[in-house]
Amino acid sequence: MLKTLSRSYNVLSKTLLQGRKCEHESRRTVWTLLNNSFPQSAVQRNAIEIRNLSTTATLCAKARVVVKKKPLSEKKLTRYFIDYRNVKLAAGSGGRGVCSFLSEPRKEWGGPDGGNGGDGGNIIIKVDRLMKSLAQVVPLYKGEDGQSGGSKNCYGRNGSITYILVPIGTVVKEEGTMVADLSRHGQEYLAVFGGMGGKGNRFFLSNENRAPMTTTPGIPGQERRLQLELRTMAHAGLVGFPNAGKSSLLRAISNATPAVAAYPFTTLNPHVGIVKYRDHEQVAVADIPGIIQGAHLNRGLGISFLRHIERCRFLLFVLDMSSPEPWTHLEQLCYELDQYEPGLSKRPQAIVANKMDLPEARGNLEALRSRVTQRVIPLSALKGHNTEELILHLRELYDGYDGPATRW
Ligand SMILES: Nc1nc2c(ncn2[C@@H]2O[C@H](COP(=O)(O)OP(=O)(O)OP(=O)(O)O)[C@@H](O)[C@H]2O)c(=O)[nH]1
Ligand SMILES: [Mg+2]
Repeated sequence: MLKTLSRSYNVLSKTLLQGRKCEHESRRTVWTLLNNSFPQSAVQRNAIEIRNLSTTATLCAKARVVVKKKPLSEKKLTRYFIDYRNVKLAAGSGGRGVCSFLSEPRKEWGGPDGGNGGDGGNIIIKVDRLMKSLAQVVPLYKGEDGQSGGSKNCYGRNGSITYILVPIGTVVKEEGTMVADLSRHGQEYLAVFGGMGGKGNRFFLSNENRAPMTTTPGIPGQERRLQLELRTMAHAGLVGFPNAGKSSLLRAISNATPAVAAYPFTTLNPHVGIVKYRDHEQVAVADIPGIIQGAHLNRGLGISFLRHIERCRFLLFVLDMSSPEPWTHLEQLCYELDQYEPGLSKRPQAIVANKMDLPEARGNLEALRSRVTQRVIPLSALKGHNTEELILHLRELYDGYDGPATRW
């Protein structure tokens, strides 16, 4: 009978899946069939009803449409890309010491046995290469407090360490002064110390005082206000006006896929792409959001992104050659960089003359070459023309770099 029941159920499920229209009809037909053939108890009927509604049935599961997650738009991604955080840290306080006396059969006056409290937990800022921004860092961290001591000389447990995970390239500052530069995976900075645990009365036992009642409370943990700043770490930085084609260029030479569109400020946060060479050497190139005249006065996206250029060993100025007098853009870019940090525009560099596929660009190339001393690489990021010259020059800059080594 059970076999027939389950067969009927399968027929019902299949009919249900054929379409909503016939659902009611088919259900009634199968029910009549079932009722006529097998008079059942109410419990059995309920069981069938419940199974019909179950979405875990294999047939239903197959019919279910898997809703795919939409890729996040650049605008939404920006919300998750946080490169600055103000945090308040309070380490755990020490547990208090305890006053207690041992008293057991035949040992009524066993003496003091109050244990010490545990130490408060420290807070450590730790670099994790899987972290991409400071979005997960919250404004307040409280370390774990140490446990109070116990009787029978039991010491309290120490508070466990609280880790704040940050991405590679995070700088820790206190009142504007840099206190730590975290640039290697796994690197740690002990930000605040937990308070020491208090002493139990056993600690105060001496020849003079055989029954001390003194205990001390735990010491409160250290407190600090710190600023965390993320500075993108890449060998080369693409610097240019909005719409110059920086993101298109990064797409053309590396594995990165930043958004490209024909409106200014498409890129709202830095992207890092890796250029791979045959000898397995890898050069990281960062696409920095567009800089405009007055960026150091907080125009456009402001200076917040200039800090990402600070760590680049060399700069690639990307110019839109189809715009009139592109060399004026170069002067303005250098001016903005120097306003942020004097001498920043003097780093080893090259000029990428982009959009050379457009007819108005050709006339500007010679004029640009006659005005600048740096190497000019004409190319078209959109069409992928002459990107090899840039890739090779990037390697020359990388190999010829003799400044301070960037720590990774
Ligand atoms: N014809 C031509 N168009 C290009 C070239 N490179 C980029 N473009 C176009 O220029 C527009 C801007 O390109 P993006 O790569 O988004 O420019 P961007 O410098 O990253 O701009 P922001 O992110 O706003 O700073 C897009 O419409 C690209 O298709 C090129 O070599 N030739
Ligand atoms: Mg861009």
